[in-house]
Amino acid sequence: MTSQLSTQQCEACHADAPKVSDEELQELMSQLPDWVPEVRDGVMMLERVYKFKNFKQAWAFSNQVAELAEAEFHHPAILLEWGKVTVTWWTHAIRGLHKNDFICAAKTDQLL
Ligand SMILES: C[C@H](O)[C@H](O)[C@H]1CNC2=NC(N)=NC(=O)C2=N1
Repeated sequence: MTSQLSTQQCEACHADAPKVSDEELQELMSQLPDWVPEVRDGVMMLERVYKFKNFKQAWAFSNQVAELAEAEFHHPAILLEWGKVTVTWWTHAIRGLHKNDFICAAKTDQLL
């Protein structure tokens, strides 16, 4: 099912774009078993921690995520640490989760 999400394209999102509903959230999360919803400062986000053997591999992956973000013009938070990359997706314009965030999370998993 994730392949379905990862083959979709992000749409340009604007301030009055719809947040995902609770039902959509449940359905979409079931397609992204390695991701967790987090709420920070009232903003719901999707987050996954990727583990690597060293800093260089983590760094290379974080660069791929950055390329993906530019290609989709939808940008995550990327925390790069030794052997770890934490990727967090949310939509700034609506201070919450949009379908785009799930598409980008699925595309992020495809980078591995
Ligand atoms: C100006 C505004 O930041 C842009 O339209 C895009 C850039 N990338 C973005 N990325 C994310 N995650 N959310 C946005 O609302 C967003 N907006």
